[in-house]
Amino acid sequence: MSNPVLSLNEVDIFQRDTMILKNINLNIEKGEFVYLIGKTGSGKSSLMKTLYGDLPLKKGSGTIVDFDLARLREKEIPHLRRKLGVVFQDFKLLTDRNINENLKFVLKATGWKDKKAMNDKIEEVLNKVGMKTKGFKYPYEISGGEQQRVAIARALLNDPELIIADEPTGNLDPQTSVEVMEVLQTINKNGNTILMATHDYALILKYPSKTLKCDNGEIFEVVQKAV
Ligand SMILES: Nc1ncnc2c1ncn2[C@@H]1O[C@H](COP(=O)(O)OP(=O)(O)OP(=O)(O)O)[C@@H](O)[C@H]1O
Repeated sequence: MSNPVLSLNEVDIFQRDTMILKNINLNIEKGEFVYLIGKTGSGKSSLMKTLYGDLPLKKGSGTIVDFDLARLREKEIPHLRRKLGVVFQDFKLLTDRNINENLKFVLKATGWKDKKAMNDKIEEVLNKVGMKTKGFKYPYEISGGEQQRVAIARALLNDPELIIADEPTGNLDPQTSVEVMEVLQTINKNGNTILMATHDYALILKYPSKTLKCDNGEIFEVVQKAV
């Protein structure tokens, strides 16, 4: 347990010159499933953006999948993102092409060339999220829950060492949220490490796991009480 996937030491998170979170110390080990909770505006997205290189780490030190966040250079960001899988609330699928082509687009953009290897990988990730038979469909032909499952499949394409999911069930009804959560649980049980921001306490109760809370400019671990 000595080589965490993510480690932050005395980190402050900024939006421009405004400090959003202060003195964060946290470690995420390989295989963990960690929730990040907190009110709207408490800094969850700002923290996640810092982790995938969208905001600079200005104060403190941190490593993520072996990248040094404080020394991260612009040209390294694509390499960092290749080792992370990022999932957003609004899916962010390309609407002008079908599911297979959405996934192929990412593979090509990340350096894949061999056609058969790409097709095999696309089949593998769609299979993991229960969408193997839907690759020919366009995003507008499938439901929100299915779109999010495809977005999770897309995040898995480059075998990420950490999946960062920013409110992945935020646009989904409760039943569909559970279905998407089942997919995340399964891939976590198969070895993927996941950090997930959520507002959905029902999900946390149903799938209890380590929970970090952003509150009043700080992050601390909350211990779940039995209800
Ligand atoms: N691009 C930006 N420029 C300046 N300030 C910003 C920017 N984005 C967010 N903030 C501010 O940073 C603070 C934290 O916002 P953030 O989006 O990280 O919170 P959050 O916990 O993810 O909220 P939500 O649950 O609504 O997504 C808020 O006060 C917000 O107004």
